[in-house]
Amino acid sequence: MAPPQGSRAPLEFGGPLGAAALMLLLPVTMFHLLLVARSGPARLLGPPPYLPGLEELWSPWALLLCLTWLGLQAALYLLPARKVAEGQELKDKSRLRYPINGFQALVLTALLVGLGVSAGLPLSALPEMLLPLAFAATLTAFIFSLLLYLKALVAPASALAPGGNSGSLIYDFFLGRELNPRICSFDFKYFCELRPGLIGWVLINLALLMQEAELRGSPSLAMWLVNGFQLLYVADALWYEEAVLTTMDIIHDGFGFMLAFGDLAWVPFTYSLQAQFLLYHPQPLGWPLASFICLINAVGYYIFRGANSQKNTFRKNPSDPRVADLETISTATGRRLLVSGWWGMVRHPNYLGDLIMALAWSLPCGVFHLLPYFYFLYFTALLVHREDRDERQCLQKYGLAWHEYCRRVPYRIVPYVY
Ligand SMILES: NC(=O)C1=CN([C@@H]2O[C@H](COP(=O)(O)OP(=O)(O)OC[C@H]3O[C@@H](n4cnc5c(N)ncnc54)[C@H](OP(=O)(O)O)[C@@H]3O)[C@@H](O)[C@H]2O)C=CC1
Ligand SMILES: CC(C)CCC[C@@H](C)[C@H]1CC=C2C3=C(CC[C@@]21C)[C@@]1(C)CC[C@H](O)C(C)(C)[C@@H]1CC3
Repeated sequence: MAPPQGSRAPLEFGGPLGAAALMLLLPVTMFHLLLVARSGPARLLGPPPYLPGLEELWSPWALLLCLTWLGLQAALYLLPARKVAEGQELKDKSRLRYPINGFQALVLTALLVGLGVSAGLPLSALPEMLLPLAFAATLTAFIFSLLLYLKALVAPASALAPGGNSGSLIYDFFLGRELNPRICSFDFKYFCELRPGLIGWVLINLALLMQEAELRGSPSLAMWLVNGFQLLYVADALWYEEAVLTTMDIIHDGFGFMLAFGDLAWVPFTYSLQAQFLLYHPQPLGWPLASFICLINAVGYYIFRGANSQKNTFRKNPSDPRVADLETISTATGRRLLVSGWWGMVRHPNYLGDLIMALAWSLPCGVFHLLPYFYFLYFTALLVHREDRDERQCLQKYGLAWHEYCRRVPYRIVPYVY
């Protein structure tokens, strides 16, 4: 199929071959992690303890549960919102509108789960179902991406993403062709990015904590820390939901297999790896070390939130008193770039904070296994690659002004290191 005119962007992720490899590698890695986390040696780099047969992966109940979960989150998305935000300006100069009710969805889900558990819902049985649930989520993501691909075939050219329209079926299926696929006002990408996967992640964590309590009398301190840190991260994302409208995923990337699988399967089933590991491999943790790990998480969160809020406040209103005194440089587009405050320290201070938190989430699992550090390692690779993609996009957008910013702020993520 010929790409629409004027939409040829340089291929990313290693082109069609890289996309095909990732489409295989990502689900395989996810199942490997799920299997290894419950095995005795829990070796990240070793072989899985066994290869599950289809009868262990496929369960109609798991698929039903997965679809019910999506249905519940979609219903909560459609509830009246406290605010409706406008997204960035699109190619055709219009702006889409987005409901801001993610935090409300989290609270309502917590209430429903609380009611369910007190009425006898066996939440602690969920960890036993992780394999079939992950399989069902992968299947759902695959079919969903296929439907999104077909929907994009009839979308107008102005609705297509800059990147996912190369003409290669595999590559475009992976990256996503349409920028903001919607049915009426229901925005699929925005919905998936923040709701089912993120809230599903904290629910899986909670189920693991409850199962640990059943097995050992009470949850361990390490399990409390992992649950607490990750709940804070998810609650923060939903509280500051509007900020997601300025992320690369919403502004630049199409909605294809990468994000559909990432949001619906990868996030809930691999980001809960530390809690999975702790259920099967309890780790002793004393209060002094726990306090130190809390401090690391707090420092990471402070940088992450400070940097993200500073940029969002500045982008929304540069004369806001909280950012009006910061030094900036002008660009030919009329938008300015911050060169002091968090964004004068490194070019991606928010990534630095996120990485520090990622480390704090692994430390409660001790230092004798590499497996719980998978998230930290994967996330470092993801952010380094993401930073590189963002730099290329900014260079294209801002040209000389971006070079000037790089001269003024030479480090990318870690001051004096990278
Ligand atoms: N947990 C997870 O799995 C993941 C988490 N994240 C997190 O998501 C958050 C968002 O990340 P992401 O979308 O990648 O990128 P950013 O939020 O860092 O956004 C990058 C954009 O910010 C603007 N910008 C860059 N420098 C400046 C500056 N000096 N002054 C003003 N604006 C600037 C540019 O856009 P413009 O100028 O057009 O506004 C640039 O394209 C991060 O905190 C990241 O850590 C990301 C990926 C995965
Ligand atoms: C594994 C694949 C190669 C890529 C999949 C990537 C996705 C899992 C991530 C891409 C960007 C994300 C963001 C968040 C979660 C992970 C994905 C979807 C985010 C919602 C997490 C919470 C943060 O506060 C945030 C800033 C809102 C994040 C936005 C980006």
